[in-house]
Amino acid sequence: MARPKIALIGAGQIGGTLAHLAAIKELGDVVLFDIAEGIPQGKALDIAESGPAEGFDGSFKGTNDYADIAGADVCIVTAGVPRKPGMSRDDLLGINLKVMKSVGEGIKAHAPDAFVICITNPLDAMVWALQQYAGLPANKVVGMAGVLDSARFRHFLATEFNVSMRDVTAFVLGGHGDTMVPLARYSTVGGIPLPDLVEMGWTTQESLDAIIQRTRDGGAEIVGLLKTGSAFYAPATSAIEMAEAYLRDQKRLLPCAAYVDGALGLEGMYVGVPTIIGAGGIERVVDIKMNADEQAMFDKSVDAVKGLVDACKGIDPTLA
Ligand SMILES: NC(=O)C1=CN([C@@H]2O[C@H](COP(=O)(O)OP(=O)(O)OC[C@H]3O[C@@H](n4cnc5c(N)ncnc54)[C@H](O)[C@@H]3O)[C@@H](O)[C@H]2O)C=CC1
Ligand SMILES: O=C([O-])CC(=O)C(=O)O
Repeated sequence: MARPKIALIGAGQIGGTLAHLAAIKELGDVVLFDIAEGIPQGKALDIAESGPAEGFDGSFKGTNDYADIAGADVCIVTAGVPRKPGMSRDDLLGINLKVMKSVGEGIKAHAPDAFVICITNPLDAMVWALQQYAGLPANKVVGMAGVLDSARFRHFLATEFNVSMRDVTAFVLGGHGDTMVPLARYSTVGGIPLPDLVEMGWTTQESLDAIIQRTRDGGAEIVGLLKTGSAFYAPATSAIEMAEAYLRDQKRLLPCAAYVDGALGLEGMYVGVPTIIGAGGIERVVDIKMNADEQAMFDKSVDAVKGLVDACKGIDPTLA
C-alpha cells in the first residue's frame, strides 16, 4: 500500500519540526509548502539527507506550488506569523486571517479529502476561518492547542510531584488564550485527581494554583525566552500526535479545538473540547460535565473565542 501523504502548509519553525518528526516516525511522504522560495526545498532536502543515518524511508519535497499537495491525506497548517514579546496571540488575527484565506483555498482546490490540523494563532478563530474558507466537513478540520496546553500542564505536574510524565494525565479545555481552562478535577497522577492529592498533603493548593497559572502563561513564557518567535518543538509533537491518531485510526481521546454543535451547551462553534480522533476524523466530542466553577471559567473562555470570531467577520464579511 502506498505511504500516506502529509502536506505541511508553512515551512517555518513548526513546519520544519513537523517534517522531521513525520520522517522519524515514518508517518508518510511529506510535502513542505511555503510562500518563501527555497525554505521548504532546503528543509525537505536537509531532512531527506538525514534518512540514511536515522534509517527512515519516505519522500520529502519542498514546494511553492499548491498543486504539489494534491491528494494529501493530512494537511497541517502553520502558515502565518508568530508573536513576539509584548504581543498577545490575538494581535495576530488580522494578518493571519488573510493567510487562512489563501491556505483554505489551496486545500479546497487540491486536497479536499484531507484531515486538516490548524496550528496558526489565534488558534480557535483561525481554525474556524480555515474551515469556512476550505469548505471541508467540520469533522475533518480541527485545531491543535489542547494537546500542547495539557502537555505543559503534565510536565509541570510531573516536576512538582517528582513522578514520571507518563503517569500524569491532564485536560486543558476552552480557547487557546489567556482564558484557557486547565481542569484540576479531570487531571490526575496515577489516576488520583489533583484535588485529592492536595487533600492527601502531597502538594498544596497554592502550588497547584501556581502551576495552573504557569500553564495558562506557557506560550508567553517561551516567547519571552526566545524573543524572536514562539514555541515549536512541543507544538509540533502535539500536532503529530493528532495526525498519527487519524492515520492509524487510534481512537485517541485528545483535547482539541473542534467544531461543537450541541455538546457542552455549545451551538456551532470551534473551541477546545475533549474529542476522539480516529480514521473518521473527529469521531466524537465528549460531552464532559463541569461543576459551577469550571463552567464559569469555560463560559468566559467561550466568550473570548466568540469575540475573536466576530472580529474575523468584521474584517471579512464573506465569512458567515
Ligand atoms: N496552536 C498552538 O498551540 C500554537 C500555535 N503557534 C502558531 O503557529 C504559527 C506558526 O509558528 P512558527 O512555525 O513558529 O512560525 P514561523 O514564522 O517560523 O513559520 C511560519 C511560516 O509561514 C509562512 N507563511 C506566511 N504566510 C504564508 C502563506 N500565505 N502561505 C504559506 N506560508 C506562509 C512563512 O513564510 C513561514 O515560513 C504562528 O501563528 C504561531 O503563533 C505556535 C505555537 C503553538
Ligand atoms: O504563545 C504563542 O504565541 C504560541 C503558542 O500558541 C503557544 O506556544 O502556546
